[in-house]
Amino acid sequence: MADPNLFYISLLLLPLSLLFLLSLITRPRPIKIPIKNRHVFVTGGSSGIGLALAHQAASEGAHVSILSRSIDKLEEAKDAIRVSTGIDVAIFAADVRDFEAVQKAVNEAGPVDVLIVNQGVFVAQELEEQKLDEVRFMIDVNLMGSFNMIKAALPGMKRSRKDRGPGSIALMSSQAGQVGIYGYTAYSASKFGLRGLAEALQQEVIGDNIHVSLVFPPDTETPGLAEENKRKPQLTSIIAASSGAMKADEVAKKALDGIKSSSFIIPCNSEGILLSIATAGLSPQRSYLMAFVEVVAAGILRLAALCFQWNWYGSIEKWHMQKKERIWTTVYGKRVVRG
Ligand SMILES: NC(=O)C1=CN([C@@H]2O[C@H](COP(=O)(O)OP(=O)(O)OC[C@H]3O[C@@H](n4cnc5c(N)ncnc54)[C@H](OP(=O)(O)O)[C@@H]3O)[C@@H](O)[C@H]2O)C=CC1
Ligand SMILES: CCCCCCCCCCCCCCCC(=O)[C@@H](N)CO
Repeated sequence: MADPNLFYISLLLLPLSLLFLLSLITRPRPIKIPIKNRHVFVTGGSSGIGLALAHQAASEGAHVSILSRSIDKLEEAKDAIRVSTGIDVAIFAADVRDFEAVQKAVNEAGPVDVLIVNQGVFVAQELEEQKLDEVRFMIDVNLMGSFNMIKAALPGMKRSRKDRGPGSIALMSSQAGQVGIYGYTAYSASKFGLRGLAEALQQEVIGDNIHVSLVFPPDTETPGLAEENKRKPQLTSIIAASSGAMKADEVAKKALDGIKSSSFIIPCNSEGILLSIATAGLSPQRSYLMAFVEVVAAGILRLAALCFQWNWYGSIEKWHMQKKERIWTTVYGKRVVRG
C-alpha cells in the first residue's frame, strides 16, 4: 500500500522544485536601478502621466529633463514642479517625429541614465471612419517617435555606463498594447509595436547594463484622455471599462517602482496583472516568483481571457442589434405615422 504521506510530500515537492528550477533559469537577473542623483529624461513630460513621472522622479532626488512640443506647456510644467518640490527640471521643446530636433535636445541635456519614452497620441475611431493621416500620426508619434528617442539617447547611455551604474529605457505602452480593442486599430498597432521593439532591444543592450521596461496602464485621468473622450466610440468605452480607471499619479508610482526594480513588464492595476500574466508569451521575466505564477496560472487565465472575449463580443452584438432597431424605428416608424 502506498504511503499517503508520500502523496502529500510529492504534492509539496512538485511546486517547490518548479520554483527552484525557475530561480535558476529566469533571465535576465533582477537588478535595482537607482533614481536618486541620476539623469531621468521623460518625453511627453509636460502633461498627464509624463508630468506625474517627472514630478515623482524630481521629488526622489533625480535630475529630471522633460521633452515635448509646446514650450508653453513645458514652462507650465516646470513651474508646477518647482512650486511643489522646489526643484527645477530642464525643459526641451521638440517633436519626437523630428530626429534632428530630438538629437539636439538629448545632446544638450547630457547623458541619460533613465530614459522614459512616454509621449503618445490617441484618437479612438473605427478604422473605416478614421483618416489615414490620423493612423499615420499615431504610428509616427507613438512608434517612430520612440525609435527616434532611443536612437538619439542610446549612444550617450552606453558610453561610460560602467561608472554610472545600471541604465533603464522604459516605454509607455497601454493595456490596448496587450490586447486589441474596438476603435484602437492604429493605436493598438502602435503600442503592440513597442513590445516588439522592447523585447528585441533588451537582448541587444543587456550587455551594456541597460534594462528595458514596458508600462501597461489602463484608462488614466489625464488631459489626453479628456480630449479622447470627446469623440470615442461607445463600444471602445464599454470594452475599456473592463479595466478600472486610474489617476496619473498612481500610474506614475507603479511605473517608477517597476523601473527601479527593472521589471520588463509593468502592469498598473489588478486587471493589468491578470492581463500581463495572460499575455506573458515569450517575454523575459526577472522574478522567479512571477515566472512561477505565469506557469501555474496560464491555463486558467486563458479561460478567463476567453470569457472576456465572450463578454466583449456580446456587447458588440448587442450594439449592432440596437443600431438596427434605431434604423427600423426611424425608417418604418415614420412610414407608419405618415401612412
Ligand atoms: N491616459 C490614458 O488613458 C492612457 C495613456 N497611455 C499612454 O501614456 C502616455 C501619456 O499619455 P497621457 O498622459 O494621457 O497623455 P497627454 O495627452 O496628457 O500628454 C501627452 C504628452 O506627450 C507630448 N507629446 C505629444 N505628441 C508629441 C510629439 N509629437 N513630440 C513630443 N511630445 C509629444 C505632449 O506634449 P505636446 O502636445 O506639447 O507635445 C504631452 O506632454 C501615452 O503614450 C499614452 O498612449 C496609456 C494608457 C492609458
Ligand atoms: C485574462 C484577464 C483579462 C483581464 C482584463 C482585461 C481588460 C482589458 C481592458 C483594456 C483597456 C484598454 C484601455 C486603453 C487605454 C488607453 O490607452 C487609452 N485611454 C488611450 O489613452
